[in-house]
Amino acid sequence: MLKVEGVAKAYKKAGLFSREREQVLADIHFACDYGECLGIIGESGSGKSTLGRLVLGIEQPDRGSILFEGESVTKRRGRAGKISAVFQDYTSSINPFYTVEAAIMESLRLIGMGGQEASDKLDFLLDQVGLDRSYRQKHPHELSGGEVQRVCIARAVATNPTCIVLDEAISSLDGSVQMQVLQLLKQLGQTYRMSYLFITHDLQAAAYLCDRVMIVHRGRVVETVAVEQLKDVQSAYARKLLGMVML
Ligand SMILES: Nc1ncnc2c1ncn2[C@@H]1O[C@H](COP(=O)(O)OP(=O)(O)OP(=O)(O)O)[C@@H](O)[C@H]1O
Repeated sequence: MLKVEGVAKAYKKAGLFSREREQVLADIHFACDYGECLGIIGESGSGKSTLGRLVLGIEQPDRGSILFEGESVTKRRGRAGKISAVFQDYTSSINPFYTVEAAIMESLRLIGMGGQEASDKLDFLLDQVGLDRSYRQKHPHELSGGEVQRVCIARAVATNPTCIVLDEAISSLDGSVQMQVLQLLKQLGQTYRMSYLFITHDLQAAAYLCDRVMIVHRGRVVETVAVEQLKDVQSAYARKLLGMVML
């Protein structure tokens, strides 16, 4: 379904006159199948979010290709709504002037849905993420962090996507709320048979949600393992990362 081959990305280094470029991703290869949850793990600055933006087609790689159902992700028209995203910063993910209803309707319009059909679907989506209809008219500032993230998830699911990129989607939430949102994601993933690219530095969350985990270090894939085999990782970096969690 998703095939990433030989992807590289560099950014210009900070500084007005700097000509140097920082190689953020180098020769990344991986695939993600229908219904699979692939965790992308690595420490801060390892290039995880950059990879997420490339998969979403927000930015283009310098080299390599990213194919979604056989087509380049940069061809937006073909994949409208098929790849969605939920980001970490839920406080800015929803326009503060939008109600919950307006935020989700925006996604439904993307797939050409309107009128009563869209209104019914909106109630259905709210129900699925555990919010009742009274939330329709609320604004983001009237919601808790967990509730806003539930709205973001409803909005991402609204287009019936094949794949959702979850970029540190639970990282800003409190511990117990993190677990609730993880459970919600797991249940929705199974119901809709969606794939997730779960970008995180939280190995335990990845172990809960994912089928496989890809460990990224300094812009390279160090190792990819099935979650059941996480304890048997081979590379020194992966062992170090795991060791930090097991302490
Ligand atoms: N648009 C940009 N312009 C210049 N440099 C960038 C840009 N985006 C990211 N970088 C740099 O690329 C590197 C990787 O950033 P990225 O956000 O992909 O890492 P990350 O693994 O997601 O980190 P974190 O877990 O902290 O979010 C960092 O050094 C960052 O400063």
